[in-house]
Amino acid sequence: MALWILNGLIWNEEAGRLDSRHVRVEDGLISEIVDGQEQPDTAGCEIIDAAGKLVSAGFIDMHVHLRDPGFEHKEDIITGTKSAAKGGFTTIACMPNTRPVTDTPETIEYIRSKAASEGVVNVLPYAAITKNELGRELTDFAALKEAGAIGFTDDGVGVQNAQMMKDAMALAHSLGMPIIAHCEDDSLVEGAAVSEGSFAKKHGLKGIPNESEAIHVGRDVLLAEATGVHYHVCHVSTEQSVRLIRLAKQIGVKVTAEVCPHHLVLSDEDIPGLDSNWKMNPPLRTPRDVAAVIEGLEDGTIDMIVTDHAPHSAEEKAKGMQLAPFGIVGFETAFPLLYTKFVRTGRWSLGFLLQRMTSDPAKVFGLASGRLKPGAPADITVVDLETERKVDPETFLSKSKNTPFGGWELYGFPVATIVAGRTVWADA
Ligand SMILES: NC(=O)N[C@@H](CC(=O)O)C(=O)O
Ligand SMILES: [Zn+2]
Ligand SMILES: [Zn+2]
Repeated sequence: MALWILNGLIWNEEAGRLDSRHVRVEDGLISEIVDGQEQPDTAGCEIIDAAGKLVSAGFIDMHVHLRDPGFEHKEDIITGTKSAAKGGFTTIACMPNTRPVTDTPETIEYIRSKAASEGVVNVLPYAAITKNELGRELTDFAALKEAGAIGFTDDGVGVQNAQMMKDAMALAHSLGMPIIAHCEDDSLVEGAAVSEGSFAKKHGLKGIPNESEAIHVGRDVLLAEATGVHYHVCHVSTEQSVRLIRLAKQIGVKVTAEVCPHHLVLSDEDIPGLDSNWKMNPPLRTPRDVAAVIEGLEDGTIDMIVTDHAPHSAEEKAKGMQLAPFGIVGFETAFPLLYTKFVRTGRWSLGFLLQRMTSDPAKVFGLASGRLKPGAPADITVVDLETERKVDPETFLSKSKNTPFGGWELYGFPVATIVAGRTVWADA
């Protein structure tokens, strides 16, 4: 049955404004977009009334943790994809730091088949660069690609050995695959939970220095230049990393990068106390770093926004700032946070934010989705831009509630999410 999404507002990039449009969906694809003045024949069609709501290509999140297999007490493919859908995401790419680590074709196949049968959004799995993410031995890239891996990463840890990373890049390049890097030099981090900055000083904590991230970015852009691989930098958080990526792009290195909402809206100075909901990797940096990553995103040095959705259980997070695991959940607050803090304040156009969450990641990773146009997959998000709501972690569809944004009043919550023409989530 065809579906009409009626009277929605669609971002018009040329004119820089929202236009009223009806969107028709058939056989999983967008079939037609017509002017809001027209009265389309909707006989026999399913209808979604999107009057006054934004209708966008579904959001794409190229960095998430679904915890399945192995850590299903934190999240699984069912709850993770539901949480993504509630956040307006229609395609997500999941990290391999599962148990077992996603380092064999069997685990890639497990994720793909469970996502296809029980997940509600598109799930693209990454495979590990090294076996068990231990940094000692490369995985079987060709077999993992064959099984459906979309890239290689040891996210959760940095690849410490430069020769190992160079070999990984050369091999990935020969297969036409990207390397996605969690940039962190262990020798500079050793036991620290928060960044080197005023919060660490105030509480007498050991700090994580900015160089721990940037040193890998610098090393890796040189290795990417030498090998020719598409090199993608995870969760950029420092001024120094932005500077290195900008320079690398200027000289033609094939480098792309991502940034998380929390690194755009929070600095270490916002951490209210020893609360592990504010602990993530990379850590919240200084206001100067926040300004630099915002600028990097604005000038195209950083290509896309990702959540790094990193669920952990309440018990694990209760261990305190020093011992709790790094990570915060992200799906259900990402768009409202950025819409409220950057678009409603007038700093960004709505189109800019949408691009960085839809068409830009699609372009970088060669996805068919990410655009609202006839012929494209009917992966669509409908968003209420006008109602202010309070973030209540207890209402999250994620199994985990570890967020620093509880109680924040935000605009821009999704109200319906459509994947391949099927409504997979709608606000009750
Ligand atoms: N970002 C985090 O703080 N944690 C991630 C790991 C990672 O993304 O590096 C996790 O798996 O929990
Ligand atoms: Zn990481
Ligand atoms: Zn991650």
